[in-house]
Amino acid sequence: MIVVQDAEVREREVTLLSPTSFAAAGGDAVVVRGANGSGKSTLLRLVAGLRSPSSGTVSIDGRDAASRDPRTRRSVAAMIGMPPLAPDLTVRDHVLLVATTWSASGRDAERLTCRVLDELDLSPLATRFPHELSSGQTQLFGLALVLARPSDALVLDEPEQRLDVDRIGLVVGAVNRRRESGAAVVVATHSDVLEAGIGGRTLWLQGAA
Ligand SMILES: Nc1ncnc2c1ncn2[C@@H]1O[C@H](COP(=O)(O)OP(=O)(O)OP(=O)(O)O)[C@@H](O)[C@H]1O
Repeated sequence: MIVVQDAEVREREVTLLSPTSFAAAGGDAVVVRGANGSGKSTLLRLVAGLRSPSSGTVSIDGRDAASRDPRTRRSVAAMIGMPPLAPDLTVRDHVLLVATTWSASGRDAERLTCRVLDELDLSPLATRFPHELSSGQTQLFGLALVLARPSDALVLDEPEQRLDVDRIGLVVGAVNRRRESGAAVVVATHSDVLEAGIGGRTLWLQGAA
């Protein structure tokens, strides 16, 4: 259960996020929308535990979202920008590395890697190196790294970036499968297609007053 209660973020005199509240239980999806600069990424960074609010609270299953507690860190998977990549590891190597870190066995990790690559139509690119991907393929690769680990809370910042409509459909399918498996999902987007496909509640951010 993600609970955001009156969370506000300020840096010196600047308001990055006006006071915002929402809750999302397992199986829920919250689609965060708003103009450029309205605070969507800032809100997602709070939920992902990458920073703490200046005031208000953000919790996951009753624990501070920014807690270093391994139970909290295990429960949140977030794609907010691209993670650093190793130039000499293939797409499959990267996904398997993440899956192996979190899986109970090597066989489970192999199975999960195949499933994630298949669901994002990345299997034909599995032996490519990161620099051999197009920008849209790189975006899907970033998503694969997040889907190859467990998550009670799945946090995605504009996962539709650089994707064609068919690939946005793949993202919708992958997100909804995690939701059906019981994850709470928070997605920031500028895409009507993604919003309609996920079909959760929409939270509109108005930006600083
Ligand atoms: N480190 C910072 N210091 C001061 N202001 C910042 C900082 N980081 C972001 N901001 C400001 O905070 C506001 C919210 O930024 P944020 O990235 O959360 O918006 P967003 O809704 O995700 O925008 P976009 O749709 O363009 O991705 C913006 O006005 C931005 O300029």
